[in-house]
Amino acid sequence: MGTTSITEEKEMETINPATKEKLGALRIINEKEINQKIESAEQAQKVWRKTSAPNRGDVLLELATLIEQEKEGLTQLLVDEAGKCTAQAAGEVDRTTSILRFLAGEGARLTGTTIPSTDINIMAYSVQRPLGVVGIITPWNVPLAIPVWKIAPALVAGNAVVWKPAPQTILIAEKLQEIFDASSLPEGLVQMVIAPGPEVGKKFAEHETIKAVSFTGSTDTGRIINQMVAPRGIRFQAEMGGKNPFIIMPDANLERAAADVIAGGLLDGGQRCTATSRIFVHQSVHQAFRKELTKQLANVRVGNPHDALSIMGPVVDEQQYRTVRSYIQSGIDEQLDLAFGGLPPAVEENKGYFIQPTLFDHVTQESKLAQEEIFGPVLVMIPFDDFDACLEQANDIRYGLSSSIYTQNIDWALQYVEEIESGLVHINLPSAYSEPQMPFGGIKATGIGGFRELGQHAVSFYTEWKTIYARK
Ligand SMILES: NC(=O)C1=CN([C@@H]2O[C@H](COP(=O)(O)OP(=O)(O)OC[C@H]3O[C@@H](n4cnc5c(N)ncnc54)[C@H](OP(=O)(O)O)[C@@H]3O)[C@@H](O)[C@H]2O)C=CC1
Ligand SMILES: O=C(O)CCC(=O)C(=O)O
Repeated sequence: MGTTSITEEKEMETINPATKEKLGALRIINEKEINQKIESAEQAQKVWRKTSAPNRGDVLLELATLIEQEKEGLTQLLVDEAGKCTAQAAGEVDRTTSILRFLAGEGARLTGTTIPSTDINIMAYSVQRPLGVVGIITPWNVPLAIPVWKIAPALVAGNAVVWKPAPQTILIAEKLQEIFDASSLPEGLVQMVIAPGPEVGKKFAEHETIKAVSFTGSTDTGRIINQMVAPRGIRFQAEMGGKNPFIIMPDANLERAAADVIAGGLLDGGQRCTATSRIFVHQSVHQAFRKELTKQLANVRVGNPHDALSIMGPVVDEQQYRTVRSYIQSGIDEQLDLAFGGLPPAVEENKGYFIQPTLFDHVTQESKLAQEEIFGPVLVMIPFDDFDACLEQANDIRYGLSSSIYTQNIDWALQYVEEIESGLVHINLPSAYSEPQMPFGGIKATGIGGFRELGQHAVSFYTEWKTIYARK
């Protein structure tokens, strides 16, 4: 990604991270144009809010069908622009349509309450109403499903959306915007903004028409936006970093646990906030598990994401490539026990941003690799003796998004459910596992705002309550 000037105008470029070739470019819009988009969205919302909520849900169903019809093209773009392997890219398209189909039903379920008044002549009830125009800021790692899981609940609740996608995946965003434009949504209801994040953040913070902002990305950026929007007191929701623990108890099925460390930790090259990154393994099975995991890691083929045999493609761009390599270098400098992978020479000029999976063993809690979100295919393993101490260590982290335990013992499983500090909790499942009908989100430095995404709860962020008292 980069900006270049063409005559007077500036462009945002996007590349294929597997080849470093330029894929395309979109014009960066100026402040006046951002204002126009916000104002057009406001006009479109006046029409949309008068469409009944179940009918708004029908349009989400239409969007699901349109996305399904474009599945091949969208899959191709997710491979080319985000570096996802074909199966994972196709999975993201399917997941996106499932999210739309689930959230479509929320139109018919946009319930209020009717509560008996103390006065027999008074009827008291409450309804959920849209906020107006909302700002949405999304990352590059799940560039189709995340925008949709924010935009769909906003729309079904009756709002308009001004959406700022990540610069690394603007062609996917453009394709999604084309699908919104081709649907029966009122013209201008969803407005994509191609402009630098800080400028859009400032605009969302200052423009009176923007009534709420939803963000997914890094914790640092989420906190900056939170500060920016605070003076106007508007609603803000952020889903941010993770450093997710994966606990292996003495009775765990080690083969399955190793496969799920790979499924959860290396999916999309570990570029997921839900990625497994800290493996706590009981001393009694440590050696056996290390053997099993390194055996399975050797079968993880990293390469051309179009190749059906590849399990991991490149990381998304040069910045991410440098960041992940610098973490691996830091593990080597700390003289950690390198159990798999490592740091091969940097790729040649014309090759893509590929990084082999890397596993460091016997990592201590103080290590930078055990504390910071790497957002790449780097796993750390921490052997433990005592389960209580392990849970304490697992919680001794600023983040709280996801976690997993592998055990058949109900007491251990329930103790973990009770004590683990994370918004998503898995027993014998990968940390990245989630379903659209269940709430999604984290605690501690992972989440701001207390609202959850996905599930029925997703709509709450985009509505406000109106309480009505009517005398007969
Ligand atoms: N937990 C998660 O889901 C994600 C975590 N990350 C983490 O963040 C690191 C850096 O990645 P990066 O892409 O820079 O992540 P950011 O969090 O900085 O960016 C995410 C989105 O926010 C936008 N943005 C950035 N600054 C502002 C701002 N001040 N106001 C409004 N919007 C803003 C970005 O646009 P623009 O780039 O144009 O500024 C992008 O669309 C990664 O290495 C990873 O650790 C990244 C993506 C997702
Ligand atoms: O795709 C998901 O389920 C989680 C989203 C995610 O990984 C992220 O926001 O980084």
